[in-house]
Amino acid sequence: MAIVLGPNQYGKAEVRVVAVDRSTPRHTFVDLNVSSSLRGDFTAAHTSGDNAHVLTTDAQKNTVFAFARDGVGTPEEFGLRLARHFAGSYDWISGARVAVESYGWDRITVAGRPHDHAFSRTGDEVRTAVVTVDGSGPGRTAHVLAGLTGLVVLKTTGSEFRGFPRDRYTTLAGTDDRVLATAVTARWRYTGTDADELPFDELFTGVRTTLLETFASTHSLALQQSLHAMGEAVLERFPHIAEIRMSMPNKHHFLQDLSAYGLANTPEGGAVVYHADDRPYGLIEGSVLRDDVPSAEIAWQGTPGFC
Ligand SMILES: O=c1[nH]c(=O)c2[nH]c(=O)[nH]c2[nH]1
Repeated sequence: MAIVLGPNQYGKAEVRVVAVDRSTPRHTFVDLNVSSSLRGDFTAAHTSGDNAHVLTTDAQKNTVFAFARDGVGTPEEFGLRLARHFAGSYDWISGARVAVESYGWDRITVAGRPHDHAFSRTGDEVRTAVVTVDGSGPGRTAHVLAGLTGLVVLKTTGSEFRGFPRDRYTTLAGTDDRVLATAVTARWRYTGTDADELPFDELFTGVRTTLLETFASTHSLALQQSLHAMGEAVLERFPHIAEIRMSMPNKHHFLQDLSAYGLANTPEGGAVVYHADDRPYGLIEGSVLRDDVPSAEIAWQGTPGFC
């Protein structure tokens, strides 16, 4: 029996880079959180402290800032540039994973006009991109996962949940009309990496819109059904997407019992009052995929959780 080093990777996590285009008085900027991980032969560093193969995490951080100087472009393209640079930059670096979070900002409106250089954060929603490059020679592969987290949605009707089995612990009443709310995390894998074929910004907006429209227009019999419908609509509309994975917490809204104060809690004669529970929450997770596209597990390696 021998004890050996298993899979490993290392890099700089959460490099916060803000790149401002000041070339005209109307500034634009990107606000990113970039994490790099290198894969390859780093055995000696682990087993004997020999750092001859260790491209420092400090240099990885500096590379992110240096590349931002040339303009960032889309998160997907920025990730591709960085991951391609790192993978094969030394013989022993066989692959790289670059994860990019992109934070949105809106212009502040002053006297009815969007301001040139003052902004407000758009909220908790974050656009994500994860690029994985594997290999350095002609057999090199690259994968792009685009996505979003924190897309909080709610519908006040058009949602039912009933017909479930009842064991001795089942107390939930079935309902044909409830509030349905969730915070969508979604990641989708493109079939290619070519920015000319894949206008990443346009595709991101299109997928986001599709998720929203489908959530809104699906008469939901379960959050599971909404998740599936949302994924299916994305794959139907976007042929360059091979698969989509989603994680959707069920942000429960329970009807508040007002009877102790002698009040009814029905739509007649007043507002219907719910209490919004933040925990525990149901966690509904699933993927929707094309059955004729080969899977690419390496694209998901290092991406924690279900998606
Ligand atoms: O849409 C739902 N799916 C469930 O699996 C579930 N379980 C539960 O208690 N409420 C709900 N709602």
